[in-house]
Amino acid sequence: MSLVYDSLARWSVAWSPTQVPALGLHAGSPTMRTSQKDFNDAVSQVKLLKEDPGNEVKLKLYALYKQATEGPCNVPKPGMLDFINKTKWDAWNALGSLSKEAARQKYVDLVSSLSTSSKSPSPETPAADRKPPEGNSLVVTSEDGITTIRLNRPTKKNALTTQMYHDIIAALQAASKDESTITVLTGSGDYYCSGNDLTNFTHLSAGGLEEMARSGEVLLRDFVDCLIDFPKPLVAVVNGPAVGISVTILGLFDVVYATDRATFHTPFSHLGQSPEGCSSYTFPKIMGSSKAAEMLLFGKKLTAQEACARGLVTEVFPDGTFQKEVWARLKAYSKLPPNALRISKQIIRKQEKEKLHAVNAEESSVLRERWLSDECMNAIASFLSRKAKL
Ligand SMILES: CCCCC/C=C/CC(=O)SCCNC(=O)CCNC(=O)[C@H](O)C(C)(C)COP(=O)(O)OP(=O)(O)OC[C@H]1O[C@@H](n2cnc3c(N)ncnc32)[C@H](O)[C@@H]1OP(=O)(O)O
Repeated sequence: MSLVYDSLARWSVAWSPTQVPALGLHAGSPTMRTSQKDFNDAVSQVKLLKEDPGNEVKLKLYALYKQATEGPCNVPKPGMLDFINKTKWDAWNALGSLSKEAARQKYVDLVSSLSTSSKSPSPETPAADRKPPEGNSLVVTSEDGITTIRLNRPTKKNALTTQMYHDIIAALQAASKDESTITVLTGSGDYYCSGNDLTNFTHLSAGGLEEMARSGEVLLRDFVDCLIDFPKPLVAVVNGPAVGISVTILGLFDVVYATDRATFHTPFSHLGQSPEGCSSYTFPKIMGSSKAAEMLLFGKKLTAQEACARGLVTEVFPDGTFQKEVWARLKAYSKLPPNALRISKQIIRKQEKEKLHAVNAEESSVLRERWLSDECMNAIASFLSRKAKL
């Protein structure tokens, strides 16, 4: 998985000296004094948790452990690009002058609550209350002349992992050669897509951040090139809110159908990033330069109706009938002569293919620089430590 997640998981092992567990004694008794033994027991108990408690909790545990054992944060703040250590430092530093004893108590209480909540669900737990497995993040089907590429990470709002970019490229390449007439991109669950998975930035190889940014640039460029060159009608079925790159690439689709629940958000400045997906060219062309600037510079979030009025969306449907109406329409269109559709699409795209490729190359290169900036690092660290949401 991602470096931050892995690293945070490693921290929990790294900080846990070997002592004996004896938890539950302090749950609901915050005023009771915590002995060193209780604290040591809680530290050991962390290693026995059956479920990963998630980054936010691991950060809290880390900070409380440091405060309980070393007192207030007393080490220099790591540099901006030392992203993981900076997040840990921030969490510890945020505890200010909390006493060692209070930190021990909070640590014990937190571990106790975790050990209670991580007990296995009873057999009666209804299936609907359980999170669906994160199995196939991309599901590709072909039926009635339509190849559908479905983003399928509903618990992560269909955020795009590095693997998913590769898989979408492969799916598009296959769809360009299959028997289908139309290709559709859509999402599972309540979101269309929450954009780039922000944990992608934490996959560091031996080449470090520079290498991560370089390989990101190449992948982004390949991904968008593939959309520019896609030879058949490409339709976005926007089943819910769309964020970031899932919005910008819409300018490269032939038709965009949206539920009235959808929103369109490109918060690049908030994230210290810059536009991609050829949106620096397609958006001003589609909606005019000042409307495009409002979205791409200031991150104005559009409703589906607004996006339709600006020409980014072809048509908006009531959420209740969205799937039925859209698929009925697409099935009818898929019966049109495939060669005529292909040739017409290509002649329309041909006029500016070269321009789009040049824009894509430049946007990808600019983004590589942005990914290495303090502004971007801070924004991502903030999201990962759950201080920020859109
Ligand atoms: C090859 C590289 C190409 C790179 C191209 C660059 C593209 C630029 C972009 O796409 S910029 C846009 C990036 N996206 C975001 O900034 C969105 C971040 N997410 C949010 O702000 C919110 O999650 C939300 C507004 C989308 C939804 O909020 P809500 O409260 O409804 O839900 P949760 O926040 O609880 O989210 C549920 C779980 O999903 C995880 N998640 C959502 N979006 C992302 C994401 N983009 N990256 C990683 N993870 C995401 C979220 O962390 C929750 O996970 P958890 O249950 O494990 O906590």
